[in-house]
Amino acid sequence: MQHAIDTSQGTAPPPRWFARLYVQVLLAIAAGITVGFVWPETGAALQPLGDGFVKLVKMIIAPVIFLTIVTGIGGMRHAGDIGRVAGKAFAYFLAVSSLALIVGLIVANVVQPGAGMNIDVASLDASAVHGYADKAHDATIPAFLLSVIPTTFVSALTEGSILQVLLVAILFGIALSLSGESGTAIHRIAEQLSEVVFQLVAILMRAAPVGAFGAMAFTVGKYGVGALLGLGKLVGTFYLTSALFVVIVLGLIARFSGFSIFRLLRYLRAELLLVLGTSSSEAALPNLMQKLEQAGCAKSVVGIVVPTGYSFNLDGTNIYMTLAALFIAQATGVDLSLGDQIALLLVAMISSKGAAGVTGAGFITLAATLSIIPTVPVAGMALILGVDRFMSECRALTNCIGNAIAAIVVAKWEGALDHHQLRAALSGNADQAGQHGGPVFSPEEAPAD
Ligand SMILES: O=C(O)C[C@H](O)C(=O)O
Repeated sequence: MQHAIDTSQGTAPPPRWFARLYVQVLLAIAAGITVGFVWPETGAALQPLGDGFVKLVKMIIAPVIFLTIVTGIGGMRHAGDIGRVAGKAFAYFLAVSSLALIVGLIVANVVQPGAGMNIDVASLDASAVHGYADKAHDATIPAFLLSVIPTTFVSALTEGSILQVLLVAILFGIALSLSGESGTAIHRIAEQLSEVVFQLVAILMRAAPVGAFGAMAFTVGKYGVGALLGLGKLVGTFYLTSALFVVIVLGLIARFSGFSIFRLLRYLRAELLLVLGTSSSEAALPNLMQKLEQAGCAKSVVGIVVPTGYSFNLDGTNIYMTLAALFIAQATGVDLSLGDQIALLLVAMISSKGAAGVTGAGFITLAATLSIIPTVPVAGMALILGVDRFMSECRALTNCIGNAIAAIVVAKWEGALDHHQLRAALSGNADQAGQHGGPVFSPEEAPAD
């Protein structure tokens, strides 16, 4: 099935460097930083550009997930296959995202980013973080499970909850595969619709440089790089820990699965720059799903693993949760025993599930976690509010990379990974990759070595 522009004719001349989307996004990020730095007020006023782009992508996420799952499930022999893929995905999510929480905890104990700050909690403006905890998803497991069931079939597609879309898509896909001839006819229509929707994604991505420019100008203009100076140790520790997590933990997982993390990062460079620019991993979700398919992962696996991963496998958010919680404790002079830290870990393991890939989601999830455990003062979050947007970028990047790896690994476990296609895609051989369709954005986006 073709998703985007057909490259099979192969007659188009190679694109000029400035026509490549990742180059445009990179330049837009640099321009945004410059504007935000030199003219902070103008930069802050450019927020609607970034928000508008993220809204454009969010508007298309429900159809992308719905159609990917519905068309993907058609390729599965029976409903048990779905349960098995979901089971493997959850085993992976639990192991890796718990590891991310533990890594954040260990690093915070070793580096002690908040030590010696001696902040009096009473002196902090608690109203600045007031309300964040309430915005989080329901913290109890039954309430959370109930929230996954939409009010109506249609509201799942209109209300923007990824897990609700996933649920109705899986049920609809199963029903379709059991419906004989009419199911086959509708499946064919879904495939055609999917092509159109991905064509729409390609059109929307033309606005990505504008979105990345506006979002970056806003971040630097509103929060100022100066804010980073006081909390540089925390932000630096978070970036370094996340980078090491990606290279070492995810890198080893990739290595054992037979591919190089660096090649994958290169293959996904346009998506990652988009995530960096907008500080939202969801901004790249449709493209990520398509590119994973083009790299040889079965559509059904991508359709199940990536959207669930965006709620249950947020490695960057998890590293941030324990690291930031301990930072606040250290900065406000709260001594956390090993038991307190284990309690924090356990609560975070549950409360981090069902978070989202939108900017600020990690901050909200942390507020919800701290409001459950009495030891670390929620008011202490006022300390990190000013630099949170800078940490949001790193959370989003790590989350996105973590979900890409998860999809490839689960596809491999499932025997649903075309290794030849993966190798071809990661080595930049666009002709051998992409049996599932053309490149994500346009021919120029195919990685070239
Ligand atoms: O986008 C994400 O994945 C996370 C988000 O940016 C956040 O701020 O927590």
